[in-house]
Amino acid sequence: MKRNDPATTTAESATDSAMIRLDGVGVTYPDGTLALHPLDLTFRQGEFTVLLGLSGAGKSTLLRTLNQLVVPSSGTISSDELGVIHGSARVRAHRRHTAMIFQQHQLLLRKSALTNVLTGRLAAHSAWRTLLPMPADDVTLAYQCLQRVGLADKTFVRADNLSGGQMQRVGIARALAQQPRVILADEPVASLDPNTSMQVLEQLSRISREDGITTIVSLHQLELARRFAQRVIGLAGGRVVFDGPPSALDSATLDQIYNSGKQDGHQPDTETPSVHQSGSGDHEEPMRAAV
Ligand SMILES: Nc1ncnc2c1ncn2[C@@H]1O[C@H](COP(=O)(O)OP(=O)(O)OP(=O)(O)O)[C@@H](O)[C@H]1O
Repeated sequence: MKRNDPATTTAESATDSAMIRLDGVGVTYPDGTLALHPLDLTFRQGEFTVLLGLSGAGKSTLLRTLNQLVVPSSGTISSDELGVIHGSARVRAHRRHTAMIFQQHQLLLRKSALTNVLTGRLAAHSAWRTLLPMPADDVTLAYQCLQRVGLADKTFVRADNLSGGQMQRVGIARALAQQPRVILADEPVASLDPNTSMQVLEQLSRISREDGITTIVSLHQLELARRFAQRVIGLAGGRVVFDGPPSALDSATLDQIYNSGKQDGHQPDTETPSVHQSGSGDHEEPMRAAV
């Protein structure tokens, strides 16, 4: 996998090696909500996976559990690099190479695109080092990441002067600056119009493919899942009800995903992206699930 050269263009396909494995991972929140029934899942290197499901199906919980922002109530998460991820040192190491892209991009609005992308480098340095100006290598890397998402000309433009799609592309560049092995994207196009959604996902899937980054994206738009996913995981009521290629998404499986776990009447969006407000927020503090 090419992690150190953001300008690389060599295509790599998913391999059989397990990048992340969940064994019996379940999540019950402290208020007693059972968000994920114990599940076993393997994510292979370079695979582009889309999570589908109704609102409340458990997509965000699964993404946050993969990054241990939500600590599972049961089971273990392991990576090929670290083995079972437990203890603060391994969790930190795991998060260093696991980038997140948020629905509301979480940019520093008064800062330039470049400064925002540079924040993706912070975890690579010790706390005292971050008090000093960022090293020239990091600035070069951040600029290359902006180039890769087609925003070199916006390098010094403040984030609040960018369009929604451009902001999300800065979010992708920031994730890339982290030189991630894994990207987790929680409804990254929920606030964007259909054309912009398509462009943002095209960029994300192209870059993930070029760099062999394992990418897991939650979406509410079935058509976008069909177009970009190599693998779709359908969740309903906190259970995996489908796991396969998008070509296998027939009406029976869609019925399982969108009807078997029906909780609040939300329907899949097959035409235009829904402006969907997640109830889970984008806080980055770990949430300990009930044990
Ligand atoms: N911090 C929390 N505390 C308690 N319950 C929660 C918490 N976060 C999520 N839940 C509940 O867990 C279940 C799964 O929620 P989750 O946000 O993972 O679903 P989702 O599929 O991502 O939904 P959406 O598409 O609306 O973002 C829901 O019943 C939700 O209300």
